[in-house]
Amino acid sequence: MEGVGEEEMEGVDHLAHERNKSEFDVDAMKIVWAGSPHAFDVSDRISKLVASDPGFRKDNRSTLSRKELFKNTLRKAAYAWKTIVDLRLSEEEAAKLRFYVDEPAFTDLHWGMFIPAIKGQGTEEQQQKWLPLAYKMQIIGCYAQTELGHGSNVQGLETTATFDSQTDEFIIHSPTLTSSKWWPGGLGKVATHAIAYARLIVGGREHGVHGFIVQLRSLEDHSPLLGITVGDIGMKFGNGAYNTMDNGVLQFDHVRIPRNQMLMRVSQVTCEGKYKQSDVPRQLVYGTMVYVRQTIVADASCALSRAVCIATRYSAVRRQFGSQNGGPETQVIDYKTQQSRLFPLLASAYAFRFIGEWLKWLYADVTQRLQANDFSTLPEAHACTAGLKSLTTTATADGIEECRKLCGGHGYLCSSGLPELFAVYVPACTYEGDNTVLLLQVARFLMKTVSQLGSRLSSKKPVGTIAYMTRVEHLMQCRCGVQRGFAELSADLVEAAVAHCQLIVVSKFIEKLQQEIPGKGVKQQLEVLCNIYALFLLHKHQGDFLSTGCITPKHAALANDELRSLYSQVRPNAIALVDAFNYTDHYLGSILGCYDGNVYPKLYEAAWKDPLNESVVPDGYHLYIRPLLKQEIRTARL
Ligand SMILES: CCCCCCCCCC/C=C\CCCCCCCC(=O)SCCNC(=O)CCNC(=O)[C@H](O)C(C)(C)COP(=O)(O)OP(=O)(O)OC[C@H]1O[C@@H](n2cnc3c(N)ncnc32)[C@H](O)[C@@H]1OP(=O)(O)O
Ligand SMILES: Cc1cc2nc3c(=O)[nH]c(=O)nc-3n(C[C@H](O)[C@H](O)[C@H](O)COP(=O)(O)OP(=O)(O)OC[C@H]3O[C@@H](n4cnc5c(N)ncnc54)[C@H](O)[C@@H]3O)c2cc1C
Repeated sequence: MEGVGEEEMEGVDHLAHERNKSEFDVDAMKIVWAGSPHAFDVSDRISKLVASDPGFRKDNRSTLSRKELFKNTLRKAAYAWKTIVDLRLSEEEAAKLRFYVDEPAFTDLHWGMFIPAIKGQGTEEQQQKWLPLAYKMQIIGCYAQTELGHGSNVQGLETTATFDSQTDEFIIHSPTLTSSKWWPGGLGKVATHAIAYARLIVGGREHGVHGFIVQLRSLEDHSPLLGITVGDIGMKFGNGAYNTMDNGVLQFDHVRIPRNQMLMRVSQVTCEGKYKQSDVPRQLVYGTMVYVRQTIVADASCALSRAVCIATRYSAVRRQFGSQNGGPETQVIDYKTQQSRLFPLLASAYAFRFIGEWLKWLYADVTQRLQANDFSTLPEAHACTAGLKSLTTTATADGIEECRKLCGGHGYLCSSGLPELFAVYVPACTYEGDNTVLLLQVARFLMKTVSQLGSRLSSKKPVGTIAYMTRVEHLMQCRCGVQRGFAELSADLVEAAVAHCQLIVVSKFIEKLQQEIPGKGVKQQLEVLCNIYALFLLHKHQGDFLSTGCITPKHAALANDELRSLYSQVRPNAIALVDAFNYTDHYLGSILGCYDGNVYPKLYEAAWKDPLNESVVPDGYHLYIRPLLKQEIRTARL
């Protein structure tokens, strides 16, 4: 192109100079981020498969109407399924393909909640009947728990399931407007079946909330079955974004289902109408939520790392001020303020990756124990999944917004990928448990632990976390010491719960570094990131740390000095650390974050593709603007 300088040429890696600064083996770090060589191979292969297939394009989402957007989502879901079947992808590869298609859709709830609910709360017989249908997608399921009037308070749900011993059936009914099921993903237009949560009534006696498999739509013509009123709840936050998902409303009008469609692993109803509670904690009925919360923590590291990748690459590309003698302006990534905002988020992305790995292990461990009727770690598993889901999603949502701001004006363009990422991500602070409600569960767990163990919450933490542990104990003692009710102290206890979760993240990051980590300079980089994560939080919450007396003002000042030094150590490695996420440009969906850093020509080119630029003179000019411009110039009384 005429006048195109070297800095704007296509096919040139405009970040090569940054990549050459790296002080560690990026390929080895890619394996660490993926979790194993096998996991890296699957991710790398599937992400490239999706990126290279025009059937999975997503750059037009923000210009489609809700109906066009949704139809396109259905097309993609069907195309993804055909790809999975044609290529005979494994369950792991199929899950990765749905991940890289990167579009909230009914399939998330079918695979992410409907199937896990049957696996976790169904009997062997129920699993044998329903899982094969679900795995072959011969039925499409959703998880219908939340109602118009209740979401957090599961025990407040109003839908009823009344046993009719005459016909050996349950009658599922929505007695009030507020008992309408409201929010379940996939429910609005697609799901043929639901796991519906309802108050069990047997012989006139209530037995709390249980799960029931209910068919909603005909498998012949998709019409709602008798007694079923179902639809979409309407547009949600942002364009595109989560509007690819049909979150639905559902009312039952005395819908009859066979008795064997109550999920009966935890408790049973016999044909004689006898309710039997297994000798397992009733909270196992909440098991699916625990499972999803631990997956949401892994999701957080993915979403945050995407935003950080975009902001880091663009911060290396963007130059502003600082030109010496007509030379190039300063890269904004070299400003200390930019580093102090960006690098803690980079460290958090890695920290959440590793806590997600640990939580996956904890969940697998508690699941194995449950099979042996060992419930000893269930309270800790609930507290950890609830608390870490809350901590990581809040930090990630805030982090994505910070990354948008780190990109200046261009971060506000849809083509930056950040507005869409934010809009899709933020409900994670609410779904699967409102973050405050979940922290209250952690606070309750801590209160019980303190009362059982006395002051020390746990001595099983690495030395480097003593300050963090003392902070939690102090925050708890300050609250538990005074004789005021839980409700009165709840805002303070939530702070202690956050501190407890931050302690877990820091200690698991330190434990990760005690493992064998291959690759030149890889462990050193992770140590820098771990120290940044820990010292950034210490700096942010230094009031807590100082008030506990476990650090002095001098320590706080030294920590701040060390942070600045650590930022300088990360700086030459920043681009390589985000390259290690191994995201394709397709998955990132961001011009600012494109791998080659050739941002300006791409931004300029993308602008002209906007539908508004299809005509030089906009629709409406002749009707509204021309008359305005041509009106008589009246003698102004202004
Ligand atoms: C551009 C691309 C961006 C990409 C970004 C990625 C984002 C992903 C996008 C993809 C799209 C979709 C994927 C995500 C899909 C998510 C869908 C969300 C689905 C839902 O929201 S489902 C509904 C979720 N609902 C909830 O979570 C409800 C929350 N409420 C509760 O859990 C409970 O009501 C409660 C708050 C825990 C209270 O329960 P209850 O009143 O019964 O109990 P108590 O508080 O009295 O406690 C009694 C006792 O029981 C213990 N306990 C409570 N819960 C549990 C549990 N789950 N497990 C074990 N034990 C539990 C509690 O500790 C008490 O014990 P104690 O008596 O103290 O010993
Ligand atoms: C995008 C999206 C997808 C969803 N998908 C599904 C799905 O597939 N299936 C499904 O069943 N549900 C789904 N949900 C519903 C979701 O699970 C609930 O919205 C969530 O559990 C929060 O409950 P709520 O809406 O009742 O919030 P509320 O509890 O009404 O929260 C409102 C405010 O009250 C506060 N609050 C509530 N209780 C307390 C308390 N005891 N103490 C202090 N403060 C309190 C909360 O902190 C919050 O600030 C989805 C929601 C969204 C946004």
